Amino acid sequence: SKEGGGARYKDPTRPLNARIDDLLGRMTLAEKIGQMSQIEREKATPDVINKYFIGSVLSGGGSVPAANAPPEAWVKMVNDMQGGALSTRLGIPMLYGIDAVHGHGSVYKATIFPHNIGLGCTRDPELVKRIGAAVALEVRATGIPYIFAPCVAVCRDPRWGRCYESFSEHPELVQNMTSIISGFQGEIPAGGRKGVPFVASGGRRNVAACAKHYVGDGGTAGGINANDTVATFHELLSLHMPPYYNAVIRGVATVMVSYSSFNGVKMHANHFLVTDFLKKRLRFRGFVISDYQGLDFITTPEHADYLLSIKLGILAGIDMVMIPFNYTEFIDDLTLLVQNGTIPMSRIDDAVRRILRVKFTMGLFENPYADTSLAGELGKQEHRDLAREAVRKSLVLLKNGKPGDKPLLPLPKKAYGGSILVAGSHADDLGSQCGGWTITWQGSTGNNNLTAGTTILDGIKRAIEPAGTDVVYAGNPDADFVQRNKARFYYAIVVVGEPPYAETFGDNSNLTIPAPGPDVIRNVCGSIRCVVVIVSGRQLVVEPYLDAIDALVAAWLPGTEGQGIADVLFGDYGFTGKLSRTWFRSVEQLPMNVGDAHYDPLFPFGFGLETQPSKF
Ligand SMILES: O=[N+]([O-])c1ccc(O[C@@H]2O[C@@H](CO)[C@H](O)[C@H](S[C@@H]3O[C@H](CO)[C@@H](O)[C@H](O)[C@H]3O)[C@@H]2O)cc1
Repeated sequence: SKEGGGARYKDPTRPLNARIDDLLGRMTLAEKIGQMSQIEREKATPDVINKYFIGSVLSGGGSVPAANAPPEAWVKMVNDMQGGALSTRLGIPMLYGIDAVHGHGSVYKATIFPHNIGLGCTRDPELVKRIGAAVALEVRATGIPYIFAPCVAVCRDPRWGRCYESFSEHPELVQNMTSIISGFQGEIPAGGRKGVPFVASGGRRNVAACAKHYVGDGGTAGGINANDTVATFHELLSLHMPPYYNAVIRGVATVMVSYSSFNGVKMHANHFLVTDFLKKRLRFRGFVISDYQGLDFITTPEHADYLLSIKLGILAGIDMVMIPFNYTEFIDDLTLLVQNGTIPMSRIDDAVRRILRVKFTMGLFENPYADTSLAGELGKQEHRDLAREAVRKSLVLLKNGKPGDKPLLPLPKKAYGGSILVAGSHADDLGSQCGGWTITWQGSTGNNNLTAGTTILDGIKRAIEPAGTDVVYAGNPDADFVQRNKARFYYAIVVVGEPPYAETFGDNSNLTIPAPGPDVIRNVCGSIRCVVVIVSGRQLVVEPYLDAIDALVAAWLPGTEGQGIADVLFGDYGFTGKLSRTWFRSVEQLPMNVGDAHYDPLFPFGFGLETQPSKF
């Protein structure tokens, strides 16, 4: 029977804690454990959600209702699942989560913003907050109220495959960029309580956020993904913990635990850091969520002893488990561990209390269903313009003219009867300029129907063809092509870089520019004045080519609004970006970060040449 009826917890005028206490007091163990369970979209039928009292569903990387699904299809999917949750005895709404780590990346035609490494180079917390607000609208356009962002990792080694998800190697810069949380969730009202979960629930134009991955994910040995962060407690607190202070003060609703370990102890089993430090010392009042199969990976091999994994993870202080597939096994095992006294009910109640606090605070009980009223926010031109501004401000100018030469940038839009050459694979590749976590988990190369956006080449053409300049594109010009044609080219723009990747697939110990990039640089820049634009998730080896290059620009992973690069190359805007990371000379130096006793970079943290907008 539906006891929820006129119960106090359903009354939004009652105090938050009274609602939580009333509801918690009515819940069976099965209902409590259901709230702690997050399952994958493909398992989440309304019947499963109803039968197991499932509290949360996620889309893992690339998990979509259909290829190129429009907002309406997402809204329908989420609402159907919600119907399953609301038809349970107590009618507790389920919370749908997704990775929106550089815009609503899984969704076709969403605006894709620069990845965090580029946002760090803008040095503009206000811009990044505006990006958060725009992303929240695009996520809500699809009926989703919760995102697994921002990643507040302090990446200390660019060999890490996730370094592009980190705003910087410098904890203070990452702290400043936590302004994105206030964009996602809304700003805590003046006089409002700091340090407690806050999601502006009024207009339903905000989303609950998730600071990840707690803690030290960016400090693993050799930058190996999900590996061991060996450091003193003082180093952990001074390098990797600071962004969590800011996230908690800004009212972040959730924190996700890292796959990595701290001095050999898996973070997913780390009671001292999750409970004693985050929950007690920092007084974090939202809920702690595991990473995807994070409990399974407590043991080696993973899932070798799931009962042990659950015991260690839940006792460490994890409140919600991103299972995501074997939910019956998880529910049965956790039930057993509570019934045999291994896990006290007080721990379960703490977890559920935190989950309910977030759901009540964000207004999910009052507004459990999505609607399509915000569908027009997805990929809205205003958001694309904001992304284009972010691209402009993220670019870092590392060289501008050879010694004794006048600066090459800004480039003239007129080629005075000649042509300009655009070369390199990454000039005309929307997928590569977006990087990982785009439509699919790993992202993909190419343009074909990936999503809606503007390649760097498109942007260049739009900028200078109206001035009568002829643009020639050659993805991989050989020396013969260049020799035969060099006289006709006034200058060349060479765009090279990395293919898309995510996580372990991006772990890389040599960090060389992938072939045929170096050959394109040598072939073109050896004969024609050139600016090289590097599209990558991190710094790469460039010193061997530097003398041959007239100008060098780091563009990182700019996303769908590639015309932001032409805006600055041709002087509509000046270069203002500053390195968010040290640019090494060789990988033998790594890890090497600003503040290190021995610091011999090719370009130091904070470096970036500037240009003035040109009038013509
Ligand atoms: O411990 N380990 O070595 C390990 C290695 C690979 C794993 O494999 C796993 O399989 C992938 C299958 O899709 C998952 O995406 C996750 S990634 C995960 O997904 C979340 C939800 O999308 C994001 O919010 C997180 O930020 C991200 O870290 C992981 O890589 C799992 C564990």
